[in-house]
Amino acid sequence: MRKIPNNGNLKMAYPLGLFVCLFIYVAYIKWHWASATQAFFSITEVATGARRGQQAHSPTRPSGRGHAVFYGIMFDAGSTGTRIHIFQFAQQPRETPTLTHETFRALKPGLSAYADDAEKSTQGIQELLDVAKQEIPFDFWKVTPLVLKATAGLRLLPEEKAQKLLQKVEEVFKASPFLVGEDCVSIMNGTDEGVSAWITVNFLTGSLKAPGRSSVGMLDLGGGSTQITFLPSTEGTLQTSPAGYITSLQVFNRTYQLYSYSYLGLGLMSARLALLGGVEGQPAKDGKELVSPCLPPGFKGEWEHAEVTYRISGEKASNPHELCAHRVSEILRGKVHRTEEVKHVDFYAFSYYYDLAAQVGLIDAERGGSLVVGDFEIAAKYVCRTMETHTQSSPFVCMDLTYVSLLLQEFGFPGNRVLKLTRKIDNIETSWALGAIFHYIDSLRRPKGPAN
Ligand SMILES: O=c1[nH]cnc2c1ncn2[C@@H]1O[C@H](COP(=O)(O)OP(=O)(O)O)[C@@H](O)[C@H]1O
Ligand SMILES: [Ca+2]
Repeated sequence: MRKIPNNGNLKMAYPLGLFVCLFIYVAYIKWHWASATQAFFSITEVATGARRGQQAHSPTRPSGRGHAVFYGIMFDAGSTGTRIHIFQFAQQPRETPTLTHETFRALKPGLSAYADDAEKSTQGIQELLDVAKQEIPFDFWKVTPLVLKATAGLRLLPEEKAQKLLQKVEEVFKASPFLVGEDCVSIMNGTDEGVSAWITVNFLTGSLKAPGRSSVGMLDLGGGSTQITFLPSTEGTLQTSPAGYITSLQVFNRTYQLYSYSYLGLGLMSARLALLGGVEGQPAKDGKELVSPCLPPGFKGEWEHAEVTYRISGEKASNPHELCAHRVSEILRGKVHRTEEVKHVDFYAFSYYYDLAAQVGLIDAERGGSLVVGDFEIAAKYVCRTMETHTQSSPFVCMDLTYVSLLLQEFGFPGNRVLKLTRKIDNIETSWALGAIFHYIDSLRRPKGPAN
């Protein structure tokens, strides 16, 4: 006959049960931690001071086929949109992981558009999180790190507004079933953004794993900021670059001294605003119309940027490209550091470089392609000359092409330098998100310590 415990026994059974559950949970976490201390992406950004101190959880799970499978979720809170990257990795014992799959979704506008109504920002985040729940098997949820990093849009906001938005996202993350650390939501610094994108392209092109293979440089043109990152091979570049341009990075047990810089305010949308004579986050004085020779003459319209709507119009000029180029030069004057070495490095370019080249047919919109830097100038001259008669899908093409062409010249690229424009390599988005999740998972696997 089954013994029915009396009330006194029940009182003892509950704390005991709780203790056993706690013990199993701690043992489970420890087991994950042990399996994760094998070689991984040993990335240590020395100069940029990566944050440490998260809980030492490991997100790996044996698959039953000899390799461990794990996932990572990275949100990219960009100035023009929020994107989720859901990465699936496989790892053989004592080997470096391979990326087996990525799910990518994006929505607009960016988080910064909710600066005055932070409550509203969470709906989109929740929708993207639902995608993660559909993609990641249920039993992986609590060991899958969930991270959001914001870029230029939030960097350009007043601190208080940016923090409020981040706090809202953090609340949503903490209520989710995924693994969230204290630093799960943050504004990424510009150098981390450039370096992470460099890791992504060089991981996807194979140069990080094959030490003899030469690396490629990375150009990213966002809405609010733009990044340039490459591995210099001459001492001269390392020695003549200003403070803040050289970052030491350790990845796959190799140390790289990278040239990397992020120019806040030189993203394409911020540049448009500057060229129109507007000020970030502020409506035009007395609703004044902003006029530019970079817009088609006779054009009148409205343009929304950072939640402000501006009245804009074109201006007649005998040589619109020349005048527009002059305005762009004024915006860029003294802002961009030039290195000789970019002339000899192979670069991948993405984001608005890609979108713009695809828009005017310099590359295939789906597959991407290569072009020479001078193609942007040729296209700019043609588009600016014909913008009055040419039916344009966007009034900004002359302005954008002129800006991109001069920005690349300011970086030091000669007209005949080839750029590879790509949105994906091996079906993975070429964005900083992959490099950043490597870095984050790596930080989870390092023991806490003041030196870290
Ligand atoms: O993962 C991605 N896949 C495809 N395009 C992306 C991705 N991340 C950013 N972009 C592109 O970035 C540009 C917008 O930049 P973003 O909104 O990220 O500004 P920011 O980097 O200055 O904050 C657009 O051209 C958008 O298509
Ligand atoms: Ca971006």
